[in-house]
Amino acid sequence: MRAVHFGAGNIGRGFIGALLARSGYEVCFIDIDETLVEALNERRSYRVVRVGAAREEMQISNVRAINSRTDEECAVAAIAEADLVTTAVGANVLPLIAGLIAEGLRRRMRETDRPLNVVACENMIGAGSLLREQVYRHVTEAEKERFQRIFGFPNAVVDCIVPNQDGEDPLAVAVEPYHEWIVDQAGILGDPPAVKDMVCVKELTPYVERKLYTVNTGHAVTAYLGYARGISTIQEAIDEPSIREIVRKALDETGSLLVDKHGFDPGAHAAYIEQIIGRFQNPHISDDVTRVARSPIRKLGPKDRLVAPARQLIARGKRPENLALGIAAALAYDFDGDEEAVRLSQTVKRDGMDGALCKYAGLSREDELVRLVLEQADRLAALQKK
Ligand SMILES: NC(=O)c1ccc[n+]([C@@H]2O[C@H](COP(=O)([O-])OP(=O)(O)OC[C@H]3O[C@@H](n4cnc5c(N)ncnc54)[C@H](O)[C@@H]3O)[C@@H](O)[C@H]2O)c1
Ligand SMILES: O=P(O)(O)OC[C@@H](O)[C@@H](O)[C@H](O)[C@H](O)CO
Repeated sequence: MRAVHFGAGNIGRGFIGALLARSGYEVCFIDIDETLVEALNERRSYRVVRVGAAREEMQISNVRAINSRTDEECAVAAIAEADLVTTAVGANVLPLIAGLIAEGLRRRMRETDRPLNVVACENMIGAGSLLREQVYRHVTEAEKERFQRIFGFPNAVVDCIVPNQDGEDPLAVAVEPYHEWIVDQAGILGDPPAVKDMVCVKELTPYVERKLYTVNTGHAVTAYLGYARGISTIQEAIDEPSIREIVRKALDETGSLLVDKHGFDPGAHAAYIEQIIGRFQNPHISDDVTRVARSPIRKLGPKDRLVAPARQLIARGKRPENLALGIAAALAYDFDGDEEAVRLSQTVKRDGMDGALCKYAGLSREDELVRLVLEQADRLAALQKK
């Protein structure tokens, strides 16, 4: 079995590629980072270490890589011959790889009608649907009809914290032991992919929202408040009692939405929240605040981890003050090594927090959420001074 995986980065090598290889696939990574591509082709294997209460080391073998910038033809051929295609490149990058995927699928279609699934594993609701839409921009109407019959783009949710790696080995990855990969059964064409630990479900929305509005909301609030306090890692930030209290309250807010909307058991959900806070505290991992805070414009988007749950809570008559504080902290995120943070802080300086929310979060100045965020600015300033 052959798998093509776009993105040989943290989660690509540390979780998805590792799981595919351990399930018996030959894994071909497609990336644009020449250092990673060269090292993968030279060694054909790399080390993944699960670090938690126990330590588990795995050697991942039967891997290779293609640089799609310099060797597009090879990338197209690899997609055409694959039994499964997956991605973890960042939601913003999906439109940039769609043309190449379309070309590979077109080539494959000339040889066979056997179904193939392309699973986008990005942190966003509906990443599979977005990728399908982007791929379809590169095909004709006649091709589209066949594409629809042969190629599945199921939505999926992936959860495993993989920090930036700072060891000498460019391929070795340290990951947390917790992992989850859930795929929407309805979007799969043909047989479900045979991947160890991958679960297919009939109704994905509760799982995606539970993960995005708990793990990623909590992570984002921790990162933006940590940055506001001059803290550099998630572990240090969550160990700060005032930050932990706000994160817990923000997760109680999203938790009330999730329980109400999807019928999760309140006790089980409270335990899920505690488990996640424990994952942020993992003392064996050092996760940079700037990794988790990255791309603040994406994270402030109307369908993303902060604004989407806050708006839904307001529509249900609630006042999500702690989420609003997290949003205020995101608006204050001005790390100069992050292109989106630079653009965001220029907008905030020019148009105010409310102007930035109108521009990036799809809100209007009269929105209750905008009022709530502006109200939290004093609380943020007090935290920054501590
Ligand atoms: N790291 C995590 O904890 C984690 C967990 C779950 C989901 N995710 C999601 O997975 C995705 C990747 O995250 P990451 O942390 O691994 O990021 P990363 O930056 O470590 O990896 C992304 C990789 O994609 C490559 N890439 C960028 N543009 C490309 C292109 N045009 N073609 C091919 N490759 C390209 C980069 O060179 C890099 O190697 C994101 O959507 C993220 O939200 C991450
Ligand atoms: O990848 P992002 O930028 O959407 O979010 C940053 C982190 O919250 C994220 O990568 C988590 O580590 C991951 O989603 C855990 O499963």
